[in-house]
Amino acid sequence: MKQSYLVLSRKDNWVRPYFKKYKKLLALVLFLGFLTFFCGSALMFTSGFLISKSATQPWNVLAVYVPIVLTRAFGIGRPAFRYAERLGSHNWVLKMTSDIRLKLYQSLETRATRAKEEFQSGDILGILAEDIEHIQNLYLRTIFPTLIGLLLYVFIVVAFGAFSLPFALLILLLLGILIVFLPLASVAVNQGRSYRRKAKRHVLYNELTDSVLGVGDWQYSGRYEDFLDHYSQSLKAVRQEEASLNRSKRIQGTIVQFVFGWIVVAIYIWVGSYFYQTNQDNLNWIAAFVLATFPLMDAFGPISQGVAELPMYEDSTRRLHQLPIPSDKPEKSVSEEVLAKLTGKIDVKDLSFTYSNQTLPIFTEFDLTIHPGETVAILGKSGTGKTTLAKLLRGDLLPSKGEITLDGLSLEHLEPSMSKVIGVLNQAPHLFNTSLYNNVQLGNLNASEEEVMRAISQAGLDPVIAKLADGVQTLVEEGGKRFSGGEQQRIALARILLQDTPIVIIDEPTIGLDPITEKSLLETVFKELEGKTVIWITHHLLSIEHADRVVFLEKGQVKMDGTPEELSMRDKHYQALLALDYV
Ligand SMILES: Nc1ncnc2c1ncn2[C@@H]1O[C@H](COP(=O)(O)OP(=O)(O)OP(=O)(O)O)[C@@H](O)[C@H]1O
Repeated sequence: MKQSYLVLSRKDNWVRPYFKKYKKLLALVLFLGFLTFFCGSALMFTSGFLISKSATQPWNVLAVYVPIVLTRAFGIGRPAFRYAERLGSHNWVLKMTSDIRLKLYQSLETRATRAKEEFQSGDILGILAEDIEHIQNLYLRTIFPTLIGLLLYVFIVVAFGAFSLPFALLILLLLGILIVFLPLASVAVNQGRSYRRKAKRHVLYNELTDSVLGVGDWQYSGRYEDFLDHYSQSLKAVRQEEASLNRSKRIQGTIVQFVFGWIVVAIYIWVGSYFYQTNQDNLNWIAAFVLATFPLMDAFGPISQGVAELPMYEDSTRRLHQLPIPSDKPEKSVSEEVLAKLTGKIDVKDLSFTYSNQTLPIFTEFDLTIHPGETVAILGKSGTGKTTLAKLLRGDLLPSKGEITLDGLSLEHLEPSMSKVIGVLNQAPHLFNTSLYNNVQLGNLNASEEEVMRAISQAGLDPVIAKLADGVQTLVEEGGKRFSGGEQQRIALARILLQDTPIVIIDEPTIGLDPITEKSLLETVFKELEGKTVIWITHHLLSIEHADRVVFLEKGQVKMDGTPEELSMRDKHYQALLALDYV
């Protein structure tokens, strides 16, 4: 189905609003652009007139003196207006793109975790690296030249209309080919190519970011050459589309010059006959009119190429539109007092959720209530949706149906302050390449040094720090590689303790740790998180005695729910699992 254009349409709320916002500057830029070409043509007109007049023995010195002055004035005016127009248009565009970048940042920042779910890194790189630049070019290469061209078009047709209506109609037609017909034809011809080039470029970005993130694995598997080959293939495909677009541009350029040639010939013939009929010295005017036509080539020539790029801008605008628009109004949020009083009660009611790229639901009409201060272990086969549930609880994913409330408050209200409500200790916490101290302090930037040190100590890091020459100021290095897996988890735990949220989600932080380190880490975790609501996503029942309640998920529903003691007494499946873990 053919979609209607979004770029410049009323529905566009990423780019279009800037027309209104900077409308005065826009009007100035268009006026300066018009004056630039006007001066260019007028310069050639007066020069042509001057040359012709000088060659025919002027009757009065004023007949050449006035054109000399005008030639000078237009000669100075053209570059001066050009310069001012360039300054104005770039100023306009830079203002707009800086606004769009800010808007993009706000859009991603407020929903960073959700954006990570919805977009690949390459998509975001594509938007930052290409789409915004394209939109910048939309103005510089398409909108400004087209509007200036249209202004000149109207001016020229009206000016010729003052002399001769039929000739004005002919010019209307010939220039119409350049301004209307050719641009539309080139959009029709190049639309497919532009989309294809754009799509291939995005594939390239996604493959590149994906491969760079997994470059180690390419190396380990000995398939580095394959990676390079694959990348070169994608690059070649993009280049082929670019070559075909360039070919089409060259053809367009030739057609523009051909039509322009006809305009010059038409003007030559008309001026000759018109001024001959009106008994004027036609020699003076032929040179003036014909020469004045040439600078207009610079005004009308680029229009069709600029308009031909519309499909590319359309694609960029559409991609921006996939992002949520940050609202100007403050988000509905809850006050600090309400946040301070949260007890950590969680209510999941009638929850249904399906990933947008999947058909089978992960949850259907799922209900779960977790009481304040409860430690609930969530178990289930791999792929049942334990991590998905955690993401839904944090608002990183939105339910297809149903509602999740924390202390009776909807996630929509809590989302702006989610970092004060739910802390997450997951399988791979990110440690930034700064000191251990700074990494912990990230949990609460307002915390005092004493509070940070206490959290470090509570997380059981004292023996680790005692062995470090620089103590808490030791750099964790990129991704925390200076420390072991268990130590990295303790640093992340210290961060969460400092964050001091009423709810903490623990998503298998002990994966990859040996059983002794795992047991010791879990003991620290549960001891220090006592009193908070803890949702512990786990695969096995080791250390299950820390949980007040065990919930088994299966096919989007709760299959088993009870205290570890109850389940160990009555549930055969649980007993079997317990036996497996404690053999
Ligand atoms: N971003 C996503 N897009 C589409 N499907 C997804 C996405 N993330 C997860 N899934 C699918 O949803 C299902 C549940 O995934 P989830 O990670 O929640 O399971 P899990 O119970 O935590 O598994 P595990 O114990 O192996 O970590 C899986 O089948 C997974 O393939």
